[in-house]
Amino acid sequence: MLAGLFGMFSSDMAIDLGTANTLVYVKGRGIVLNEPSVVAIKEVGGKKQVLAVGEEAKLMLGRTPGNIQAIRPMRDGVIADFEVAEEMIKHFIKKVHKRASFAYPRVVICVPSGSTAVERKAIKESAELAGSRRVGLIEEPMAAAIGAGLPVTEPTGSMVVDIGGGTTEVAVISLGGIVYKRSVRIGGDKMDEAIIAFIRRAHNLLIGEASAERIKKQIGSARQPQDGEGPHMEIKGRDLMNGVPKEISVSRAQIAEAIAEPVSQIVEAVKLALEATPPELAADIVDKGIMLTGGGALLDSIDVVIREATGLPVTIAEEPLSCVALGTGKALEHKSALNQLLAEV
Ligand SMILES: Nc1ncnc2c1ncn2[C@@H]1O[C@H](COP(=O)(O)OP(=O)(O)OP(=O)(O)O)[C@@H](O)[C@H]1O
Repeated sequence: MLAGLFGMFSSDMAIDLGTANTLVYVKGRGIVLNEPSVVAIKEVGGKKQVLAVGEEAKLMLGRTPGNIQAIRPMRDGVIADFEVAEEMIKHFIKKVHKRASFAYPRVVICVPSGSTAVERKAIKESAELAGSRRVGLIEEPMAAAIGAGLPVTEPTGSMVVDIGGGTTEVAVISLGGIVYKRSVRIGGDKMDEAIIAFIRRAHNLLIGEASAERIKKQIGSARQPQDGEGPHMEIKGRDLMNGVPKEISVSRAQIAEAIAEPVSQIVEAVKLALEATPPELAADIVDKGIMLTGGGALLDSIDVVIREATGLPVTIAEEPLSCVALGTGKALEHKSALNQLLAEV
């Protein structure tokens, strides 16, 4: 009863708890928060203290002194550090609800379709401990498809490929249900790791995660440039030979080569999904093509590479980074649709 009373003061919300970014959608208001999934923790006398969360904490990544740690609690699309994840969810819920003491919202959270029952339970418990009244889960590709405006409830097959930081989710959806799904733990993070490894190997230079991500966004590409080496970028790091800071120049051609492996694994996942799609739905996909969502959809030429590998039309969603949050939010607005979707998780 008490929870119900508190519920009157709260607004229901949808959370896209991503490996890279967390987005919060509040019923009737839309997306109200979009911050990196990073928490900075300070150790004081053996006790952990939250120093910063989100944008502020991301700036600290790789730049912290001994007693401070900037942590990404989500790895590969699931919670890697429960305690810190809970703090992060708590912080974001509080930030959204100005009157935190009255906030007992009903929360819907997206989970990767490949997450195990144990991982789903952990996410649910973290949100409950963070102060949610009732927690529902929705599968990420379904949310992404709704957010991208695909006709998920119609008797026609729609294919969505959500390329996130930790996972790539491929799903075929029809009549409000997921007919086929495939989740691989390959995404933007693996590309960043590949860039770090390449620069270390080829230039003896050590760079951090944040620099690798910047390089990927600025000059990364899913295929070799058509005209020579493509654009260049200056990057700074630590020389492994003599330990001093150094600056080098890398080209799009080099970065495309560095991330070729994770890109081909994403393409492979799409091809395997197509092979496993029932014929009637496959026929629908031939007509309508594939919808790309998630931040990875913004990688230069990823649509071209998937189009060439499958021979199908490929569309990039309008707001790839917000699709999952928008879709979860839309489901939250339509309670009957939500109940149907939640029942499947
Ligand atoms: N312009 C860009 N080019 C290439 N990659 C990008 C671009 N913009 C964002 N990304 C990458 O997209 C990823 C984040 O995407 P998104 O926010 O959809 O993932 P997430 O929801 O946090 O992760 P997951 O779905 O795995 O939990 C990061 O790896 C980021 O580097």
